[in-house]
Amino acid sequence: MPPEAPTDTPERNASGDAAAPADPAARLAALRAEIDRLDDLLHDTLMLRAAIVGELAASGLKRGPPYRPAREAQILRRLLARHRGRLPKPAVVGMWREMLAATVAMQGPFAVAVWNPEPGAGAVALAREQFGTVTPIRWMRSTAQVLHAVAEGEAQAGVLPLPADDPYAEGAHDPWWLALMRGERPALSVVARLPFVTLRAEGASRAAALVVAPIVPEPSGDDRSLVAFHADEGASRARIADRLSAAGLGLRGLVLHRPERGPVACLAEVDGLVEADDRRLAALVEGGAAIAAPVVIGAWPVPPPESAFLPSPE
Ligand SMILES: O=C(O)C(=O)C[C@]1(C(=O)O)C=C[C@@H](O)C=C1
Repeated sequence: MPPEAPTDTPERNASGDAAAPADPAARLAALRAEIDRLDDLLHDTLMLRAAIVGELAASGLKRGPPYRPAREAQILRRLLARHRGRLPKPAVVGMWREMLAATVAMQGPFAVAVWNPEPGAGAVALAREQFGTVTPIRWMRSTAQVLHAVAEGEAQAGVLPLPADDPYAEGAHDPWWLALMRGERPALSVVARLPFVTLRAEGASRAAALVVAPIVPEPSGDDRSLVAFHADEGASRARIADRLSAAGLGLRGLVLHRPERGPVACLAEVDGLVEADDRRLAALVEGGAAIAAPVVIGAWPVPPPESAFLPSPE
């Protein structure tokens, strides 16, 4: 139930009509008194919410790590859809992000390892935006160090660059996703995509990143998955894309890593939450030669489009 709505007293009538005190100083004081009252209400609600999270954590009903990106996305999408009025939606999400990071930290150690090869790389700013003021952020020079830190429990989540087609181009990064594909980090999955707030403020980081954590991705209602597999050396991008479509996988993006010789490592971003035993993975292999050993290396809740952060009509 929402907190009790403010009652209409003459003191809180902000529109300046006959019910408001005529004296401007008295009116200003009355409005500030009302803001103080609402701050208390908000603060009481926050403390109550934190106590309920504590109860949830102590209940033993939740299995696995505290951090649940799918649940967080559901909470934020719901609030975005119901939001009205002049308070900007990105600010509402920013406040909740701060709170959600804190309620994760309430439930156990929570530090984030972030790929940061050089000062000023966008991933650190994205991590701070996502994981709030209190979360320790550990800068790592290589993607391998990030994966190592999360796999060893030195950090509970890792922030890595978006996979790209030409990882050896100048300024690009290494294909870290190969380690997940080869099963070298069996406990880790990709679980989120940053930023969640896709409407970027002036000066905000334009980078995008993926989050890995020791969590089995959960459905949020609107998800994308990463399916990694091998394709024959000679297979073209178009052929691989056709095979994915024929298997019933809605292709959103395809990254290819061509070693000097041997099969091409492929990473497909596809619609929905694909589970390890999904029939479509078998169909992908059965469709003929060329494709082998598909594995799901993670999934994330789709961040709302920019339009979801624009003001709602009154
Ligand atoms: O729902 C949970 O599992 C919680 O721990 C609660 C909560 C929250 O504050 O709403 C906290 C952390 C999770 O990442 C998701 C949600």
